[in-house]
Amino acid sequence: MENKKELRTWLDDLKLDHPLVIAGPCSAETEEQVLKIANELKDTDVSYFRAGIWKPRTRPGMFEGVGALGLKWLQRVKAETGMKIATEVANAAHVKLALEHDVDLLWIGARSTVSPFIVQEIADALEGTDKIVLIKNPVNPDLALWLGAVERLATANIKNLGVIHRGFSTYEKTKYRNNPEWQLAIELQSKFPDLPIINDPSHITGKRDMIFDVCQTALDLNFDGLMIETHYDPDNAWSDAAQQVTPSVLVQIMKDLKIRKETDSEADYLTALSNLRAKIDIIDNQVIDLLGKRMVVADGIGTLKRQKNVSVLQSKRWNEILGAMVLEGQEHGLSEEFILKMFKAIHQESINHQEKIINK
Ligand SMILES: C=C(O[C@@H]1C=C(C(=O)O)C=C[C@H]1O)C(=O)O
Repeated sequence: MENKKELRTWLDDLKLDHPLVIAGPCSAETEEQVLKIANELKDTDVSYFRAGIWKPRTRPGMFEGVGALGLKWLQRVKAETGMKIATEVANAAHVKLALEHDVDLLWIGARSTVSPFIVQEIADALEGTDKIVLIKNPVNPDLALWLGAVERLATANIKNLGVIHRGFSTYEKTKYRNNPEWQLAIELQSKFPDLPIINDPSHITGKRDMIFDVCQTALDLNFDGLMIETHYDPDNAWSDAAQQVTPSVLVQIMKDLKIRKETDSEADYLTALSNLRAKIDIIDNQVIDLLGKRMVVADGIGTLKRQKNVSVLQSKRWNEILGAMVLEGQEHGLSEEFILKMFKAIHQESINHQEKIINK
């Protein structure tokens, strides 16, 4: 698949003067609940009303969705509020029912994107559709798998495509429910700048009070829209209670978000920017130069170790370096997370160099 301008036609055609907003409850619970939330959202920035009908849950025995019945409720939402409607599909049977009920936007969930079999089944069932189809990132941070799913849908002649960034599962507990790994979304945007990308702060954070900041970061990274789970009584929601916000909080979030443009053509701005970027270029070259010098010294240590038959990894020394560099980083306003990531990468490169020398 190649990037092309037409990828964003469906989004441009909406002619929005704000990011695309998809909102509604995590799960459709009752007809009253769905319609009450929809009525509270209808005069806001929300273009698409979402509700989960079939819910893939981590463990059995939890609420697994109301099923096809909920699609009728979504149709009532469309008729009564004028909002378009959206839901998740996870197999060909879901697709058939969603299309029969004229769902306008379908998304493929993170747990489906991991399986090329399921994605292909959904792509076949949707073949040639003019509905909008969005693909959530797979649960694991694998850009090729994510793009592979997009490609399967594109090959099935589905034109109105986009992706949803909902973060990635991690073994280690972090402050997020699903780690955003922003770099992956950035890489996707640099490969497919015209493929609409929507952020899902609800699933990234898992906590409503962190949603605003994630939305702002997403917009600062040129995301095209937001999908935010919304419920009139979040604490009593039947699923994902901690991450849903009320319609009025959603309105406030949209009001408070700063929407920035991609660039500015004013001459003074462009001059100041290019002066600063010239400085960055010089510093980046110095960084590479220093890293290269460091590796030459590590090579020397590798030669010594080879002579004395000493192993490459020296944990004690390495822990001392990490500890000292975290402190040094603090002095320079650099986060512990960054220092650890950077020095672990340097250490690995140093090990690779020494491995070559020691095993020559
Ligand atoms: C360079 C060495 O080898 C390895 C690489 C290190 C580094 O790049 O700083 C530190 C400890 C070792 O695990 C060393 O033993 O000092």
